[in-house]
Amino acid sequence: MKLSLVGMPGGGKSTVGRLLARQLGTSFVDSDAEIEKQLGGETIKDYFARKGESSFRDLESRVIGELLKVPGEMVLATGGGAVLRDINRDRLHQHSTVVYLRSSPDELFRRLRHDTTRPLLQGGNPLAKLRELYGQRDPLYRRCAHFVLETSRPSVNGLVNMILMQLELAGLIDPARVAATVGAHPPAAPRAGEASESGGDAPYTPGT
Ligand SMILES: Nc1ncnc2c1ncn2[C@@H]1O[C@H](COP(=O)(O)OP(=O)(O)O)[C@@H](O)[C@H]1O
Ligand SMILES: O=C(O)C1=C[C@@H](OP(=O)(O)O)[C@@H](O)[C@H](O)C1
Ligand SMILES: [Mg+2]
Repeated sequence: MKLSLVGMPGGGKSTVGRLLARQLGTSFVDSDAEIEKQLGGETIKDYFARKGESSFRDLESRVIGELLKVPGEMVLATGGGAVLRDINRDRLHQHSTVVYLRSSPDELFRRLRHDTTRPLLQGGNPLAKLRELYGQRDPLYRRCAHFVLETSRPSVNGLVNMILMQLELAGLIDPARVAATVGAHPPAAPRAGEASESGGDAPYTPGT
């Protein structure tokens, strides 16, 4: 099964996705990290400044399309704006089980107030920007998702367990696999600085 995480910047897609993949013993891929790899190490922030958002969205669509074609299981953390394009929403919904990690703009602001890497939040009023983005995107995340999880209260480990249990209830993963992980001592959650790295504990080979 492929599982994709969508949601606002700061929603926990990269952090929860990495830990979830570790718990399931599957590959973890962060589309932002894959984009940066394909850019030869240039950061998304620098690419945004050099080429603009529309060019980034083209790249993002291509990379997400490629990743969804890679055979086998995978946990895919998308970037917060991946749902803006119809084609991405359609592909994600069709080729993976999509979980929307939903958080309020206030909570996102608390998590990201010191962040310097997210180009859309570097202006004068990041909280107002988060509210604006949330207003535009919340309906799109919902449209794309098979499951919606409220993330403001649970810890990262709690969210991983909630996702595993939802997947089990929906008959999408073997209960034995969940039993082996939920309740077991979880591996340490990645530190904030590790949140957008690619690669996981299982091997991953790019699609093209
Ligand atoms: N459920 C949570 N509770 C508390 N902090 C969280 C939670 N989810 C994510 N974080 C923190 O928020 C920050 C942004 O998380 P990240 O995984 O990079 O989000 P995204 O990839 O969705 O933009 C990180 O510092 C992460 O540790
Ligand atoms: O919200 C957005 O449009 C973006 C979110 C970022 O990913 P995260 O959601 O992981 O922060 C990254 O893709 C890029 O900076 C654009
Ligand atoms: Mg991320």
